[in-house]
Amino acid sequence: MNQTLTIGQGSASAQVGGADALTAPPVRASGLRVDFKGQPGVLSGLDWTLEPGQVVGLLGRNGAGKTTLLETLLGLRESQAGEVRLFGQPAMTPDDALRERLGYVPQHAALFEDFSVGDLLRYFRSFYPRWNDAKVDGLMSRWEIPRDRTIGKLSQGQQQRLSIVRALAHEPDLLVLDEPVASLDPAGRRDFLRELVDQVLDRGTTVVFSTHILSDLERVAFNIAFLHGGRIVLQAPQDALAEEVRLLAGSAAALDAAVTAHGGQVLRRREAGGSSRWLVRFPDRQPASDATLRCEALNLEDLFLELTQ
Ligand SMILES: Nc1ncnc2c1ncn2[C@@H]1O[C@H](COP(=O)(O)OP(=O)(O)OP(=O)(O)O)[C@@H](O)[C@H]1O
Repeated sequence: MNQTLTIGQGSASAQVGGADALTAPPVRASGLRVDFKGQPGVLSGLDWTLEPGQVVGLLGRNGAGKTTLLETLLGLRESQAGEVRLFGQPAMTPDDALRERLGYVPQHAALFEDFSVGDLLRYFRSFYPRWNDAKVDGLMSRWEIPRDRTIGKLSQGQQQRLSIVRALAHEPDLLVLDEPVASLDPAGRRDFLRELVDQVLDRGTTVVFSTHILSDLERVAFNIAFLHGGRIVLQAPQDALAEEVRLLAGSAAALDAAVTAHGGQVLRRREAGGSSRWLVRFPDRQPASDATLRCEALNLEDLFLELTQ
C-alpha cells in the first residue's frame, strides 16, 4: 500500500460533491470491524463521529489499533464490517473532490526516497488546485528543510516534517496524522502543534492525530478519544474529562449509591477482595469523598492508565 499516492491523486477538474458533502460530518464511522489473521476484533463494532473543526487526540496503548483505525477511516484499509463516510461519501470509493479535502501523515513517512525535496513538492502540487505555495515556502524555511536534498538523505525528523508540509500544503478540510511528532525534537513538536492550531483557527480544519506524548495533547487537543478493546470507549473535551471523570473507591454498595444519586456513567469497574474501584463520568454533579467512599479527580496520564489497562 503506497499511502502517499493513494491519498494524493486528485484532479484539478474535480467538482465539489452535492449538498450532503457540505453538511455531513467530516467522519462518520459505524459498526467498524477489522480482523487480522490470528487477531480478530482489532476494531470491533467501532462507532465514531468527528464534527467540523474538532481537534481530536487519539490515545490507546501500543497495539490498540490506532493506525488500523486511521487507515480504515481514510479508506486505505478495508473493514470486515461497518462503513466509513467522509463528508457523506463512502471512504472506500472517494472521488477526486473528496481526495482533495483529505490530508494524511502516516506513521512512517511514505515519501519517494530518490526524489529531491523540491521535485516531490512539485509532483504533489500538480494534483491539488488548492496547493498553497506561500504556506509551503513559510514552513520549508521555518523548519529548515533543504529543497535540493535527496529525500533518502534527510534525517527521520526532517522526513517527518516534510510529510507534514505535504499534508498541510493543499489546505485539507480533514487532516489525519498518525504519531506525527514521534521523530521531532521538542522545538519541532511545539512549532508543529502551533501550526495545527493555526490551521484549525484559520480554516476550521478537522484534525485527528494519534500520539503517546500526553503533554502535547494537553497543549492542543481540545478533544481526547480513548481507543480500547476495539472501540472508542470515551471521548470528551479535555476540560470535561478533568471536571467530570472521577475514580471512586469503596464498597460496591457505596459506589452504586453514589453513581445513582449523582447520575454517573460507569466507564470501568474493577473489583478486588470486597473493595471496588470504578471510573465514573458525572456530567452534572460530582460526589465528594466521605467515610464510605473515596472520590478522586485524575490527570490525563492516570485516566489513560485506568481506562486502558
Ligand atoms: N497488517 C497486519 N497484519 C496482521 N496484524 C496486524 C497488521 N497491522 C496491525 N496488526 C495488528 O493489529 C494490532 C493493532 O495494530 P496498530 O498498528 O493499529 O496499533 P497501534 O495502536 O497503532 O500501535 P502503536 O501505538 O504501537 O503504533 C496489533 O496487534 C498489530 O500486531
